[in-house]
Amino acid sequence: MTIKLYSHPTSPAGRAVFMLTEILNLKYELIEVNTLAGDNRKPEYLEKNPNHTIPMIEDDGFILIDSHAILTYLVEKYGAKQAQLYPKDLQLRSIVHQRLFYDASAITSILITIFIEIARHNASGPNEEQLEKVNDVYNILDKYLSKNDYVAGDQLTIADISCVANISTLADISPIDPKHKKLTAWHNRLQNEEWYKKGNLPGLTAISQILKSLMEKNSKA
Ligand SMILES: N[C@@H](CCC(=O)N[C@@H](CS)C(=O)NCC(=O)O)C(=O)O
Repeated sequence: MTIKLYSHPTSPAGRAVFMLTEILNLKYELIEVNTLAGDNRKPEYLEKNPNHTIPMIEDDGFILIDSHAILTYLVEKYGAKQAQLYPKDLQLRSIVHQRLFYDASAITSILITIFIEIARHNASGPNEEQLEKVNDVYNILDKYLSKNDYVAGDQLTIADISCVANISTLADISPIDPKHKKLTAWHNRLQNEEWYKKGNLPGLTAISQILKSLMEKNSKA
């Protein structure tokens, strides 16, 4: 049975799942959920997902929400040939978890805060405090990358896929300072991957345009 993916190209969390499906060459049926139009608050959606978030998958009746949980599930179930994306070794896997939880908490939180301020509260861009938090995220990722080419070790894992979906969106609002050399190199490297170009770039371009025009409008108000 084909997996149903409830998502939207502009969602960073959704784009992480799109990128993974590109790497795994996984077929799915996309059901577009437009959160700005309130599709995620409809009773039939809330019945499946009380968190009212995208992405969500439905795999032969099994429902799973949260991009981080979905990434681990999809690699475990469909990624036998790309098992290094979610290492079996306990310590390597634990580092992947730590990076995923950092992404799910700190990185997601600052991105959502900035987005809500711009989209709903007429901010013309991130304020000083928010920029400091973004800079802290960039510093921390730069440290994670100081010894290895990828955020959780010397190979690409789902932690990179998850982080780059958020970081590419943040970098558009608050560019990565070249002083973050390792982070800049990692970001540039991933941007050249086919799975990034297909899974992340179209939605990233769309949300960037939306954010830029909102920031422009808000700065004139
Ligand atoms: N931790 C969640 C975050 C998902 C999330 O916040 N998605 C946003 C779109 S990027 C959303 O659905 N927002 C609508 C809402 O929360 O009502 C994940 O990784 O899936």
